[in-house]
Amino acid sequence: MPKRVMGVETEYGLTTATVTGAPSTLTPEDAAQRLFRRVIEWGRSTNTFLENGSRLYLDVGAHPEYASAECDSIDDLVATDKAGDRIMQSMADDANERLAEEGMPERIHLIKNNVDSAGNSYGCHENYLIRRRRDFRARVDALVPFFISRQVITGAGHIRRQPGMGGFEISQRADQMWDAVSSASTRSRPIVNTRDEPHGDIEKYRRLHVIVGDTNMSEISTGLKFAMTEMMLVLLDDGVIMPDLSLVDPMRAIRDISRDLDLKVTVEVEDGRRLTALQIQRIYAEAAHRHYESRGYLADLDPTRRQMARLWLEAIDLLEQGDLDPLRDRLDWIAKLTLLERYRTRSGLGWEDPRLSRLEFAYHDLSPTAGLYTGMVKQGLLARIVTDDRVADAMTTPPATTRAALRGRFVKAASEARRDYMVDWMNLRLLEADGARSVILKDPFSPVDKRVDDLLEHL
Ligand SMILES: Nc1ncnc2c1ncn2[C@@H]1O[C@H](COP(=O)(O)OP(=O)(O)OP(=O)(O)O)[C@@H](O)[C@H]1O
Ligand SMILES: [Mg+2]
Repeated sequence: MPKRVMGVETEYGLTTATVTGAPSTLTPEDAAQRLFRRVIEWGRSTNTFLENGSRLYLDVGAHPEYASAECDSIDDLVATDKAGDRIMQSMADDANERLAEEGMPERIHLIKNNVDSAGNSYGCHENYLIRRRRDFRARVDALVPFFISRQVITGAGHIRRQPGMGGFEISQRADQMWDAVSSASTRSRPIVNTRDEPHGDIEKYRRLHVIVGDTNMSEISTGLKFAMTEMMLVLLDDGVIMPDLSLVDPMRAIRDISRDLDLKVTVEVEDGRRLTALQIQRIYAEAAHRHYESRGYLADLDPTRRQMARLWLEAIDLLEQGDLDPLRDRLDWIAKLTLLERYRTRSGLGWEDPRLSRLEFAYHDLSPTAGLYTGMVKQGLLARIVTDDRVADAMTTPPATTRAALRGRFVKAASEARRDYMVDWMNLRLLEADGARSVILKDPFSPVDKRVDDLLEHL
């Protein structure tokens, strides 16, 4: 099966709480500056590439972002994503030590989710390299029903707090999406952003920038999200005719599906049918499996991709039977629903109770002491794809099989040599008194390059 480059961008929520219980006086901007203190010292900016090949970034708002290095396997992707959490948390630990030293009662918490307590939303974007084709737009449009319905498997779960309409729903992002496909990501919050910026050879490639996904905590949910989507993109790259399931009203469908925990609600297809999200997923999953079978790709898959391909079908079967229990150690929304439902029935609280919201945020809190997801992993309540050692390694080591390996080597060597340099996804630039030496890395698949070896000789 052809290789594919993928990356995940995560924006984190930043909150502060005091150890005394008094209201916090630290503004979000203050907290963000404190969080990035070491990064600014190291990279002289809040926008920097790390030796693991990934990008750390603080935009004008106060949502720090980590954009993973290019990965060509689900294992690398999950390890690099989790490494990002640990890098961010180590920055928070450092900031919190300082706050304690200064005698301030505030502590910074990083929340890896999509909606803060004031209702502001932030994203988790998936990036997939695909082949450039003239019918790109039409073929991406054909994937919209897949993206609308995949939440029943990959959603992170969410408490909706609208007055009179409160309750648990499947996706955090469903209420934030306005247009099905668009070329501007912040204005219209589309499902897929079609801005043409491939970070690679523009003649050959495009980068599909998926906006609609929830931020996942569960490694299996993350793995499934990327593996399922990759299977659909193989159909797209191979020019397979996609099932036509165009929805009459995609934005209504995404909300209706998110709100129906019984997974029975149907959405209207343009040909007049009404289908459930699971029926839509089954049509896509079976089409993908058939294509993989016919091309011999299934036999080719690495163990994690194979496991995810199987789990896609298995999850559809279980969910259709209403049998959520076997999935509660794997899928975020079910793990979270189980946790919250248990607490809710024990304490007799309604979904709008702020105690349940606090519990929901705690699931996404990266702190090793306050974080519920982290605690559940420690207790063996959530299945994993990678080990702690692999994640620790990914904090400083880039994926070995993509362009990220070259970037990581360069960043490490140049910063150790205390040289001035500039880096982005495609460029490595060593700044010298008489100008700059640059290498453009057009091939995202290639971890070796003689020009980079030469550049490193100059350090
Ligand atoms: N050729 C490529 N194909 C697919 N993904 C890529 C490619 N090159 C880089 N990526 C991934 O794309 C993501 C880019 O992240 P970045 O935050 O810089 O996104 P952006 O869309 O360019 O910018 P911004 O967030 O500033 O709008 C990273 O996760 C990276 O690994
Ligand atoms: Mg980004």
